[in-house]
Amino acid sequence: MGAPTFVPGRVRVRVPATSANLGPGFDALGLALGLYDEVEVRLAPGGLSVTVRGEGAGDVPTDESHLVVRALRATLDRLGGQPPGLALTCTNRVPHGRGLGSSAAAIVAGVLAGRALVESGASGMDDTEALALATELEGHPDNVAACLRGGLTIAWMTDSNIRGGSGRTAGRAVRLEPARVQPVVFVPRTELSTRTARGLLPGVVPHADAAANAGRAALLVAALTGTPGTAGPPAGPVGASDVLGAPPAGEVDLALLLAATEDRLHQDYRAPAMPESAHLVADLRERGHPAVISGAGPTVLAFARPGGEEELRARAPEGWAVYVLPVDRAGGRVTWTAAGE
Ligand SMILES: Nc1ncnc2c1ncn2[C@@H]1O[C@H](COP(=O)(O)OP(=O)(O)O)[C@@H](O)[C@H]1O
Ligand SMILES: N[C@@H](CCOP(=O)(O)O)C(=O)O
Repeated sequence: MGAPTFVPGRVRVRVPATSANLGPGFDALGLALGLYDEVEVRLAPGGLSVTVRGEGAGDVPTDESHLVVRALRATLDRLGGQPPGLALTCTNRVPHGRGLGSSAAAIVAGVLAGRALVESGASGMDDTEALALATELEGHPDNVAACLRGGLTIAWMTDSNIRGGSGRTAGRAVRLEPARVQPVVFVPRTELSTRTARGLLPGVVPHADAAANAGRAALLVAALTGTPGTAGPPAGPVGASDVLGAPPAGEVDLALLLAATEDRLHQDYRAPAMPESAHLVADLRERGHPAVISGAGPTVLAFARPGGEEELRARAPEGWAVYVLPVDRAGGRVTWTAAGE
C-alpha cells in the first residue's frame, strides 16, 4: 500500500456517550446516549498539537499518548501512513472514568477522524473493520459498538478457536432500534477506572448465574426493542427524547424491564468499589424503577416512566449530577470543512 492522499481542510467528528451492559448484557449490550464529545482534526506542517476543552482538560495528556491521538495514529497506520503534522481540538462532555464510555468515545473519534482524513479512507477501512480496530484498542466491544452505530447494539467477539479461523478475535455487532425509553443517569463525583472494575471480576461464575443472565439479556433485548408481546400501552406525542430518530410506537413495559435488567455476573462483584452506586441501584429497583450500573460504574442508569424524570432526579444522592438524556440513534458522525472555511 502506498502513502495515502490526505483530505485538505478540517474533519469534525461527533461521538456519543454510551451505557454498556444494561444489567445482564456484560460486554455485549450497549445503548448510545445523547451526550457528545467533539473532535476537530486539521493537517499541520509538522508536529502534534492537542487542545482539550471540557471534561479531562488539564488531566489527560496532550502528547502522543492522548487516547484520540493513539486511535487516530493506529487508523492512519492501517490506511498507509501518517501526515507530516496534526492539530486536534477536543471538546469533551462525556465525564471520564464514570461508566459512560468516555474511552470508547475517544477511540471511536480517533478511528473515524483517521478514516475521514484519508481520501477514500472508507474503502480502505469499512465499518466492520473500524469496529474491529476500535474494539482492539478498547479491549471489549460493547461501548465502541454503540458509539459507532448509535441506538441499541449487541456486540460479540469472533471465536479465535473456530476451525479455519485466523486465530485472532474481532469485535462485531448488530444494531437494533430501541423503542421509546427515557434514560436518566446519576453521575457521582468519584471516578473508577474500567480496568480497576474489571479486576474485581472472578475468573469463573456459577452456571446458574450464567444461565440466569442469558435469559435476562435475551428478555432485555425484546423489552428494549418493544418486541410484540412486551410493549406497554401506546405512547403519547413524540417528546424531546425522540428528536434523533423515529422510534417504534408504544412504550416499553417498565415492569418487564425491571425483570429484564437483573444481573448476576458483574454488579455484585464490583459493589465494594462503588457502595453508594450499589445502594442507589437497590433503592431504585425496590421502588420499581429499572436501574443498573452503567458500564463498569460508578454511574447509575435508570429508565424513567413517561413523565417520571423528576421523581427519579429526587432520588439522587447529595453531590451527584443527574442527566436526563435522549437515546442517540445516529452514532458517530463525521463532517468535512474545506480548507479556508
Ligand atoms: N476524550 C478523551 N481524551 C483523552 N483521553 C480520554 C478521553 N476520554 C477518556 N480518556 C481516557 O480514558 C480514561 C477513562 O476510561 P475508562 O476507565 O475506560 O472509563 P470510562 O468509563 O469513562 O470509559 C480517562 O481517565 C482518560 O485517560
Ligand atoms: N463491559 C464493560 C463496559 C465498560 O464500560 P465503561 O463505560 O465503564 O468503559 C465492563 O463492564 O467492564
